[in-house]
Amino acid sequence: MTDTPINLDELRERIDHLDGDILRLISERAECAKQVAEIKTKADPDTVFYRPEREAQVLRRIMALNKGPLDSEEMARLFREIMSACLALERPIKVAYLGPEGTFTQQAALKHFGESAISLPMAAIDEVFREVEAGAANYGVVPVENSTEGVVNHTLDSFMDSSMRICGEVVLRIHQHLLISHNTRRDKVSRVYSHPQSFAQCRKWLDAHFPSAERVPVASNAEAARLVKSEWHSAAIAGDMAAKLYDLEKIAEKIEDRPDNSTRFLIIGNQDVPMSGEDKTSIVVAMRNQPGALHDLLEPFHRHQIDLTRLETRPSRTGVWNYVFFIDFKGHCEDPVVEAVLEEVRLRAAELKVLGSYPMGVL
Ligand SMILES: O=C(O)C(=O)C[C@]1(C(=O)O)C=C[C@@H](O)C=C1
Repeated sequence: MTDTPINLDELRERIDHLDGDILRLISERAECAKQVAEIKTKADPDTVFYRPEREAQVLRRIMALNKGPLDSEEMARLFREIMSACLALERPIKVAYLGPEGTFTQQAALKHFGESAISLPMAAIDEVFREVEAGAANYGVVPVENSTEGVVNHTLDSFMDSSMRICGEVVLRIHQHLLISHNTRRDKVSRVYSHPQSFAQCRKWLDAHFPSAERVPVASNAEAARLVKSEWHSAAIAGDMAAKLYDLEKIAEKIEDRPDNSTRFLIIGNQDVPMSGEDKTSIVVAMRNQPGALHDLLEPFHRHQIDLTRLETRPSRTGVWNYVFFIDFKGHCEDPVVEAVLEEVRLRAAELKVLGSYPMGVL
């Protein structure tokens, strides 16, 4: 900016002018995306249009270039929506998520793919897997771990039986609120509905503020929000999306016991994602039931200085899979060091499956 405007009219004139520029530039960008789609289709009629590694690079670059006054996350969110619209112009994509509408998983799906993706609620985690496997949705979004409550076992178990690949991750800060409907008597709340995970995340707060209210676990926080709509003595614990969807009032905000409460979600699909520069890999390994098995498994990672970010054990469901470990680590399976480690692990394991290499969550 060269000269400093002095009054409201001048400032608004400048904003109109800038909006015109932004509009022109977004349209030019969208034209480029259309041409990208033509090139992709010419190269391969069965091409995939969504490119997670490229999207992660675009967002990281924007965050690095940003000099304010908007903060980098906010700026990246705006670009997230621009890219989402550009992708929809290339080919609209369908995303199945663990529903119903108004869940944190839907919020994660929108955060990752933007508002232009078509989101389809599913009743259970294995339905999300099936929908993507059957090709009815291009991608799926499922929760995998919460910082307070730990791992989501259904998701890990679904990977054991599935050929789905992990194409991305998204981490969502989870804020829980106590919600009531417009006809709830706030001094007479005797029952609280929520998902068991959400109850666990707000246990201390509930003990302190509603020690004698009945706690009724339901299948999702969105379902909890739906139920309080018609009950004058009930409240629900749920997030912003459910509050908005069912037009509920927040009587207490951010009631989660831990301020850093967050949930990690995985994006599942059928594609192998190239390197983005900052990637993670997820594997599942079966070890034989013998002393030192876990040490043998982890030793190559330690020797090659590969950073493990998560290690979970699940009971095996067949004789071969005595111990089943889910491991996440930093790096991409096309990186030669990671390739060497995986080769060593493969020799020591009864079975090894790479679930996918994918960009580390950006937003
Ligand atoms: O670069 C591409 O492959 C594009 O299709 C363009 C674009 C974008 O808008 O920047 C859109 C969708 C892809 O998922 C990645 C990026």
